[in-house]
This record gives sequence, C-alpha cells and structure tokens, in this order.
Amino acid sequence: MASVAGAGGVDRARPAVLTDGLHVRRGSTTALDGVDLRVAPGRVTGLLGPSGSGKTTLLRAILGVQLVHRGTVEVLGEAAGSRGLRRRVGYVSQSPSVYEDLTVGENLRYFARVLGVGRDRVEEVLDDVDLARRRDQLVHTLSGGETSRVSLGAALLGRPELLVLDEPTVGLDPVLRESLWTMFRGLAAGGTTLLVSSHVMDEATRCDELVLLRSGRVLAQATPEALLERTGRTTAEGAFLALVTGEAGP
Ligand SMILES: Nc1ncnc2c1ncn2[C@@H]1O[C@H](COP(=O)(O)OP(=O)(O)OP(=O)(O)O)[C@@H](O)[C@H]1O
Repeated sequence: MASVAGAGGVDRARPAVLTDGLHVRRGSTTALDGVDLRVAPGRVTGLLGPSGSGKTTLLRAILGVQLVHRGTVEVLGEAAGSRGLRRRVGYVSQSPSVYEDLTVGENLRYFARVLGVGRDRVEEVLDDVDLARRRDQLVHTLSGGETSRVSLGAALLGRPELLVLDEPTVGLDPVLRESLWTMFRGLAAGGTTLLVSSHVMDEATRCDELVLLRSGRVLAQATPEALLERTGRTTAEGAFLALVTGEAGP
C-alpha cells in the first residue's frame, strides 16, 4: 500500500519505530525479552514501567547504540543507528549531555556547528526552551531544570523527526513539568514523533499512546483511555497494577 504524507510531512502510514522480536541481554540479565513495538508517527508515546523494566535499554536499541541479540529495530524506515538517522533522531538522556564549563549559548552554537545548522536556529531554540535570558550563563551555574532544558535544546537543533526522551521530567517542579509537556504537545502537533520514558505514572494521561513495560516485556500498548477502560481503573498506576497482578479483564 502506498504511504500517505500527513500534516508536517509526517508519513502516517509507516510507524516511526518498529521492533520485531527484540531480545537484549545486559550482563547476565535479559533486559528485553521479545519486544514487538510500533510507535505511531506524529504522536506522543509514553514508555512506562518500573525501575529495571528495560525502558532505557529499549531506547538505546532504538538509538542504535545497544547490542541486540535477536530481532530487528527499524527507525523512520531505516535500520536503527544508520548514518542517515543522525539528524533525523534527537535524544535527551537522563544525565545532562552538555558542557558544564560553557555557557548556554556556547553549547548550542557548538552543537549547531556539529549538526551543520545555522545560528538563527540557535536563537529559535533558545526561545523554545525558554533560556534566551540565560544564554550567557555557564551551564554549571544553572538549576537542574534549566540544565535539562539545555540538553533538550541541543536535541531540538536539527529539527528531529523523532525525539527520544529518557525521563525528561525527573526532578522537575510541577510548573516546569507543565511547561515541558506544553512544548512536547506543540512539537507533536507540528508533526514530530515523541517517545518519552517515565516511571511517573501520573504523566501517562498526557500521552496519546502508552507502552507498559515489565521485566523486559510489553505488558500492554494502548491509548490511556483504552487502558483504563480495559482494566476498570481510574488511574494509569491502578491500570498498571491491575495488569501486573492479572486482575484486569481479558
Ligand atoms: N550495563 C549493564 N550490565 C548489566 N545489567 C544491566 C546493565 N544495564 C542495565 N542492566 C540491567 O538491565 C535491566 C534493564 O535496565 P534498564 O536500565 O533498561 O531499566 P529501566 O527501566 O530504564 O530502569 P530505570 O527506570 O531505573 O532507569 C535491569 O535489570 C538492569 O539491572
């Protein structure tokens, strides 16, 4: 079937991420145990699961930096980790990936040069992540929330089609969390695909689709509404517990 490009040039027919029978071992642990995943383009998909369930490992496999023992990972129609994906995929890890001894502006200009994008894009991104007034401040003097927004800004410079965020709101206050989620929703509305990992279940309802991971397996993939309906629970946390304990309906 021919694929159809939707708003913002998003190919709505092809999944942004497709994994098939993905098995990953890390040390003596089976970190991913046969993961079949489809991430819809132009939407916000939340990857939820308890600590150690394999969220970071799955993101690493999608980024192409994880040794895969079995199965395949396709990202934006290419094999994960392909050179052609370098600018098309943005990644924000749990730890800051910017230079602490440079200013906010110096960091973004540096990453812009690496990516081959112009200075005007740096100005746009500074506004997007609300750091224009911090441009001349050294990163090591920023608050935790500001530092994570510098990392996010660096990831946004190349206008990635897929943005992978590993626990982006961890340690942030409710106001900052709100403003980040507003930005994520705005990016998705513009056609960007977002894959956001979190163990904060109350963020689940902000996503279009949820993937619940447990012990390296996908327990469920559905919209938040479908998940609540299926389990008869009123919160994502309740739904997750119901699925884990087998109390949810078929
Ligand atoms: N380098 C490693 N060597 C051995 N085992 C590892 C390694 N990294 C991760 N693991 C194991 O793989 C499993 C999945 O880890 P992973 O970091 O993907 O989980 P997670 O869901 O992201 O957890 P968290 O929410 O705590 O970050 C865990 O059991 C972990 O102990």
